[in-house]
Parts: sequence; structure tokens; C-alpha cells
Amino acid sequence: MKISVIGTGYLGATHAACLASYGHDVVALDVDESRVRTLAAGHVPFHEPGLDELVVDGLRTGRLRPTSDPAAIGDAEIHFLCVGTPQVPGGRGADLTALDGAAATVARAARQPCLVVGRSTVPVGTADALAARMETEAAVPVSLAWNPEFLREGRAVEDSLRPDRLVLGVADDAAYVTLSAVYAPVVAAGVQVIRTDRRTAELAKTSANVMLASRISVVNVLSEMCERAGADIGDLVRVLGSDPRIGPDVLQPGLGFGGSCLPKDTRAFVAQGRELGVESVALIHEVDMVNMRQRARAIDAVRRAWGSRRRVAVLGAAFKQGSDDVRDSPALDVARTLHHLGATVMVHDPLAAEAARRAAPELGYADDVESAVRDADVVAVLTPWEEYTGLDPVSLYDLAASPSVVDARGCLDADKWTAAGWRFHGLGRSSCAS
Ligand SMILES: NC(=O)C1=CN([C@@H]2O[C@H](COP(=O)(O)OP(=O)(O)OC[C@H]3O[C@@H](n4cnc5c(N)ncnc54)[C@H](O)[C@@H]3O)[C@@H](O)[C@H]2O)C=CC1
Ligand SMILES: O=C(O)[C@H]1O[C@H](OP(=O)(O)OP(=O)(O)OC[C@H]2O[C@@H](n3ccc(=O)[nH]c3=O)[C@H](O)[C@@H]2O)[C@H](O)[C@@H](O)[C@@H]1O
Repeated sequence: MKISVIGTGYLGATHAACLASYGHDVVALDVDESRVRTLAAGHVPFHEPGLDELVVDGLRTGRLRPTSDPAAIGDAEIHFLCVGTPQVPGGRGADLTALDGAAATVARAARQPCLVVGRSTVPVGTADALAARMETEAAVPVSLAWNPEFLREGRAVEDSLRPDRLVLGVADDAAYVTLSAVYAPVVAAGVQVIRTDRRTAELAKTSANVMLASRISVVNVLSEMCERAGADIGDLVRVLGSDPRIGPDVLQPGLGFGGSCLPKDTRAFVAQGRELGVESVALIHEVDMVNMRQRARAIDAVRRAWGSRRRVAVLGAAFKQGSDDVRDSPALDVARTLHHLGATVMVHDPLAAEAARRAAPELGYADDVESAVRDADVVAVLTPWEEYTGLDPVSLYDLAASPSVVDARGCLDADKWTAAGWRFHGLGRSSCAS
């Protein structure tokens, strides 16, 4: 099938490369010319395991064609909209400017009847509005469907090729049949396909992120309860996770959720819930508040430990381990706030240091953990990279000016660090709270 994918970020580049691997002819369109050049040269401009190989393969077979020329999408039968839907600047709802731009591009470029499929995360009702707009703006008949994506960064290829479910939000049988054919290899592998209407598909996506965000905030409330009540959050989480109705995933307490999706999707959900008069959406607003309080609690813990020199080693800048993304990273947010409070901050991150340097040039950066820790008054572990879990507290002891460590991600062995002479503060760890 001839397909266009509009927007080649984490979602679009992954989607385009996966579609090409299914045997479709895919034009991947982006307004960012440098991104297009990078992809066309066989490189992926961000860290996503397995994606370079898929892109190279797509370029080699000619099934993947990155371009910045809108005319190149004209004869596609299906157009996937994969552009960003960030938080509105200065507000809390979703900014649909890029999506409107992408839809306008399709309306102008389409030369044959086609199916336009939204994949971006949007407020409910967006598809209906776009469908009405297409009807007046496009010169050819256009039908519209919504097919939200649930991939996680750092596992984008795996999640796309083997998703938990495919959600097809359609207004007619023809769109359902076409989308089922697009995903034929995934459907043949037995993945659950859920056919629904467009509005439910849109809302299912934001709801999934709201559920994940809520779970993280609940576990962070539990971790503060543990800290104050003298209980152990690690054991408590094990007890909860053993209940099959709760399950062990997404129960890691600490600095809270960040990234380009959970925070902005939670806020957009609350903004739309309020518009729609859903009073109980206040619960989800509190999820966001609890989340932001975790950052404040980490900052307080560092300030209690930093003494008069205020030299802080920050270990971790990415919004989570396994990613080089620093968009709305809790770690970088905390590091910047510490800097604004007068600290000298040295940041280390195994993968995201370059992105962090671009986003926060005011901070100092170290190439290795030892250089970051050298002469620090407090070490703050803010992203739970595996290499931090394995650090040797004995060898780091002599490097630091003062042996204080704040483990904001529950990824260090408190007993090991305490035995090596460190004052240990872990968010939610009563046994070692300072
Ligand atoms: N990042 C992720 O893990 C996931 C993201 N999503 C959703 O997918 C959407 C995209 O997210 P990301 O890929 O992270 O965004 P991104 O910001 O990495 O990529 C968006 C791309 O769209 C391009 N673009 C903007 N306007 C355009 C236009 N008019 N024509 C062509 N290209 C245009 C930008 O230049 C950029 O390369 C968002 O709605 C997000 O919530 C959904 C699931 C996972
Ligand atoms: O809409 C999206 O873009 C995506 O958002 C999240 O994926 P992602 O942002 O890649 O990251 P997660 O792995 O969900 O982690 C999000 C944040 O929560 C934090 N987290 C995660 C899990 C946990 O137990 N505790 C916790 O604090 C992470 O450190 C990170 O900052 C969802 O998991 C995806 O299903 C969704 O498609």
C-alpha cells in the first residue's frame, strides 16, 4: 500500500520504519529538513534500540523515503498524522497547531481519495473537527480514522511490532478494512484488535496515560506514608505487586513521572474534563500536583544535605533510564532548580548529556560519574540508570567533599552506601531517611 507518515519524531519515525518493514511503500514527511536529512542518511536523531536497523533496511529496499517535500505524499492511499501535540504555551490544554498544519498539508497535497489516520495523542473531538475541515478543504474525498499509539520510548520498535492491542477508531467499515490490511502482519500474529468509534479511540489513549500517571502518584503517596510511618516502601510494593489485580509494573516510587507525554496528557485531560463539566476530574489534577511535589521533596532533601558550599553532583538527566530524551525530565527540572537556588551543579548522564546540555547550558556537565562526584557536598541520583545501581560507594567516598547521597529513584542499595560511610536519604525509605 502507498502510505504517508507526517511527522518523523519518536512516534512517526518508528511508525514509518515499521510500516516499511511490513512491505508498504512509505513516504515520511517532516518540516524539519535536518531531521529528514539525518533519516535519509540512515541515522535516527534519537536513541531508540532497533530503529536504526529498520530505517537502514527501509532505505535499502526503497520502501522508506524521508522527504520534506509535501508533493511527495500526493498519491498515498493512507496518511498517518504523527506530529507533536505539546502543552499549550502558558496553558494546560493540548496545542494542536502542528496537527492543524499536517492536516492542511494533506488537504492541499492529496491527489486521490484517501484515508487520513490520526496517531498523535489529542483531546476527544479532534478527529471530528479534522474530518469536517477535510471535507471543505480537500479537493478529493477523505475519510478520517483515529489509531492511537501506546509505545514507550526506549522500547518503541518492540512496542510497535508487538503491541498489547491495536485500537482502530473508525467511522465506517471501509476504514476498518483498510487499517486491518495496513497492520496485517500484526493482526496475523494474534494481537488484540479493538474496533471502536473515533472519540473512544482518542479518549482511550489519554485515559491510558492518566491511569499510568495516577498509579505512579499513588505509589508516591504510599512512599511518603512509609517514610513518615516508619515502614518500608520496597517491601510494601512487593506486597502490592503480588496481587494479580494490581500487578508489579509501574509501581516504582521516586521522583515521579516526566517525559513528553504523561505530564502533558494528564494536564490536557484535566483541562478538557473541566471544560466538559466533569467535577471529579479534580482527582486527576491532584495526580499532577502529587507528581510535582515529588520534585520539591527531592530538592528539599538535597538542600538539607548540601552545607554552605552547595556543590551538587546530579546523576541522571534523562526523563527515564534507557532514553536520551530530556523533555519535561524530572531530573533536569530538579537540577535546574538547584542551580537557581545557588548550587554549583555537575550533571552526568550516560546517554542524555548532549540533549541536557542543549536544554540547560547553565549547568556543568561531567563525562564520567567520578568527575561529577569529585568535591561534591551531596550526590543526587535522579535517573535510575543501571550503571548508577552498580556504583561502588567505597571508591566514591574519597572523591566527595562530604559523603551525602540522595537517592530519588530508589535505585541504590541503602545498606551498602550506609556501610561505606555515606549519609543516605532515599525518597520513601524510612529505614535510611536522614
Ligand atoms: N514520544 C512517544 O513516546 C509517544 C508520543 N505519542 C504522541 O505522538 C505525537 C508525536 O510525539 P513525538 O513523536 O514524541 O513528537 P516529536 O516532537 O518527537 O515529533 C514530531 C515531529 O513532527 C514534525 N512536524 C511538526 N509539524 C509538522 C508538519 N506540519 N508537517 C510535517 N511534520 C511536522 C516535527 O518537525 C517533528 O519532527 C504526540 O501527540 C505524542 O503525544 C504517542 C505515543 C508515544
Ligand atoms: O503517550 C506516550 O508517549 C507514552 O507515554 C508513556 O511512555 P514513556 O513516556 O515512554 O515513559 P514511561 O516508561 O511510561 O515512563 C514515564 C515516566 O514515569 C516514570 N515512572 C515510570 C514507572 C514507574 O513505576 N515509576 C515512575 O516514576 C518514569 O521514570 C518516567 O519519567 C506510556 O508508558 C506509553 O504507553 C505512552 O505511549
